[in-house]
Amino acid sequence: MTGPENRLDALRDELTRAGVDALWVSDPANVRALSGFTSPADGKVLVTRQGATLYTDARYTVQVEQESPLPAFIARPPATYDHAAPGLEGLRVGFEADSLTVAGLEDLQAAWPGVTLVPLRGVVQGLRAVKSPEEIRQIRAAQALADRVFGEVRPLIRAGVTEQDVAYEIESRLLRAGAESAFGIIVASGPRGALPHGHASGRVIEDGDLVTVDMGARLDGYHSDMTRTVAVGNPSEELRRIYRAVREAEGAAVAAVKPGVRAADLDAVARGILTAHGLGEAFAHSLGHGVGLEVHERPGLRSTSEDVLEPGMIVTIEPGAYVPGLGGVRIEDLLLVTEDGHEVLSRSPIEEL
Ligand SMILES: CSCC[C@H](N)C(=O)N[C@@H](C)C(=O)N[C@@H](C)C(=O)O
Repeated sequence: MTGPENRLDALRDELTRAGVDALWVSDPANVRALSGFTSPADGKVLVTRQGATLYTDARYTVQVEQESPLPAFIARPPATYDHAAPGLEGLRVGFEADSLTVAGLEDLQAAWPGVTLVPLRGVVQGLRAVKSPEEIRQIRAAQALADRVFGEVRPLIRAGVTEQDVAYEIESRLLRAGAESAFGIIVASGPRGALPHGHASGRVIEDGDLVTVDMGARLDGYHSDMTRTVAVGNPSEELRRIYRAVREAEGAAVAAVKPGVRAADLDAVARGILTAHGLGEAFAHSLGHGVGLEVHERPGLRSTSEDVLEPGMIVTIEPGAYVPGLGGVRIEDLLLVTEDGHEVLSRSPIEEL
C-alpha cells in the first residue's frame, strides 16, 4: 500500500539519498498525498527523521482530526515556522523548488536562520507515480463516472448545438453526480479541432465536423482524463484519413503498455505511425502523462522522459493530429499498468470512421 504512512517511509529513504534531514512540503497534491488532508492548498507538511507534522489554520481544526493520521499544529505563519524551528536547528531541510514561491522561501530563511535550505525537485511526485489500491479504486470510479456522462451526452453532439452546450451538459451531469470537471472541458469542433486545448466556445457545430471532446471527472480529489473525437454527419475524406491515422497510433501505443517499457519508447511508437502518415509535425504534444491527485503528473510519456512504466501507474495514451484551417483529432484512453500488461480504464467506445 502506498498511502500516507508508507509514503512517509519511502520519502525518508529519498531524503537520505538527497542528503537532507527533513523536507518542507508545500505542493498541495504532495501535502494531500502525505497527510490525507483534503484542503491541501491551506496546509503544509514538515517531514523529519522522527515524524511528520501537518500545519494548517483554525478553519480546519475539525477537518484535520477527521482526515489526517498526522499530528497537526493549528496556526498561521509566522507561528507555524516558530513551532518547527527548534527541531530544525543546524539541519539541512529540503524545500520543493517547483512549488515554493520566492516569498515563501524568504519567509523560511528569515524564520529559520540556523537551517540550511536545500532546493529539491519532484521527490514526492516520484513517489506518487505508483498508485495505492485505494487510489486506483478512486481513479477507476472517476473514470466510470466520466464514461457514463460521455455516453449520455454523445447523442446531444449534433449539428446546430454549440460547443458550450455540450460542455454544459457534461459539467452539469458531473456536478449532479457529486463530482466536478477535472479541468476546463475541451470541445473543439470543425476548424477549432486544430487547437489541442480548444476550450468550448460559442461555435455552432456543423454537419461534416469532427468534434474533439476532452473531459475528466474529479471525484474525492482524484482525476480521470479521456478524449474522444466524434463525427457529425459526413466528414471529408481528408478528416477521415487523419482520424484513422490517429486511431492506429493510439491502438498501437495502448497495446505496447506494460511494466518495464520506457515512456520515451511508447511516445516513439505513436509518433512513428503518425510520421509514416505524414502527420509527425501535426502531433504537437507528448503521448501522455500520469493521472491522480493532479491531471498531469508523473510519469511523463514524452520523448525526453526517463520514466519507466511500473505496475500501479495510471497513464493516458493520447496521440493527436492538428491541422490549421482544417481541424484535428485526438483519441485518449486512461490505462492502469498491471503486473502483466495493462487495463484500459476508459470504456467509452472509439468510433469507426
Ligand atoms: C489542462 S488539462 C488538459 C488535459 C488534457 N486531457 C491533456 O492532457 N492534454 C494533453 C494534450 C496535454 O496537455 N499534454 C501535456 C502533458 C503535454 O504534452 O505537455
